[in-house]
Amino acid sequence: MSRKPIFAANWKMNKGASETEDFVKSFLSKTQGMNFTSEIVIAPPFVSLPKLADLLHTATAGQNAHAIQIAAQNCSEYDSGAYTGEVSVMMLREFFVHYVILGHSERRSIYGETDAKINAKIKKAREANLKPIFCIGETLAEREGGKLESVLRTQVTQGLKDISEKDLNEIVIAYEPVWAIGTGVTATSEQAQEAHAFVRSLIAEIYGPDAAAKIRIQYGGSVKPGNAAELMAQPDIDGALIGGAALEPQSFLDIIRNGSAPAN
Ligand SMILES: O=C(CO)COP(=O)(O)O
Repeated sequence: MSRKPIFAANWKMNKGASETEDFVKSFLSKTQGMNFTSEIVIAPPFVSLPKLADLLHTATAGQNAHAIQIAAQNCSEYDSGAYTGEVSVMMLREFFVHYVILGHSERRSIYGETDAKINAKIKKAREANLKPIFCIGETLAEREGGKLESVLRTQVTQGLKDISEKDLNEIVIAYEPVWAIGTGVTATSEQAQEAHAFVRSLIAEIYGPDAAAKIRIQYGGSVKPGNAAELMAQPDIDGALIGGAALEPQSFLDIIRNGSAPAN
């Protein structure tokens, strides 16, 4: 089963509209004439989505521009109404948003998002035909306490509760060990592969072997141009969710190139 790798830039709370424009112009000029064998996604802050949509999805955008998909970093679990500060899935759709990052460890730990809330957001995203990038991962204390598998099992089973196999096929899982995020400490390729294989086995348990073979599982946590190739060579790693190293066009591009099969 061949799975198309997916490389997504999670800019977090970085880059307003003008910095977004600078990045995209530079990225597109560097990639002119290139054929990508992987899917490329950029997740800017909400306020930069209109600019990104203009740059990538207007009639005048170049060929490579259309190859880049847009993601949001969050969405509301509600449709509309009195939810101050929230953004709905239908609002995201207006800006050609295809993916939405849900369950990121920063949302879980800083904003108190529970597995139940993440599950509700995944369902709402699917109602609007958005593709969730569903993040899971353990803390260092959990790993050292021998709880890696139980934490991942809870996050996967609760996060995907009552999600149909049809919807699962539109979901990407991102395994991001919390201790590797923004720390410069990457999971070794063996540690990452082991966790990815376990997550895939969980999907097989719940949905069966076909769904497990199809689902893409990205790795996230201090991915850099220098470690992308080794991580992506692992059989169960299908791309990366990249924070710091995706803030520079050259570094994001180097990760994609080093981590992708050559185009023929
Ligand atoms: O959280 C991440 C992506 O969602 C990873 O961030 P870093 O690549 O900066 O470690």
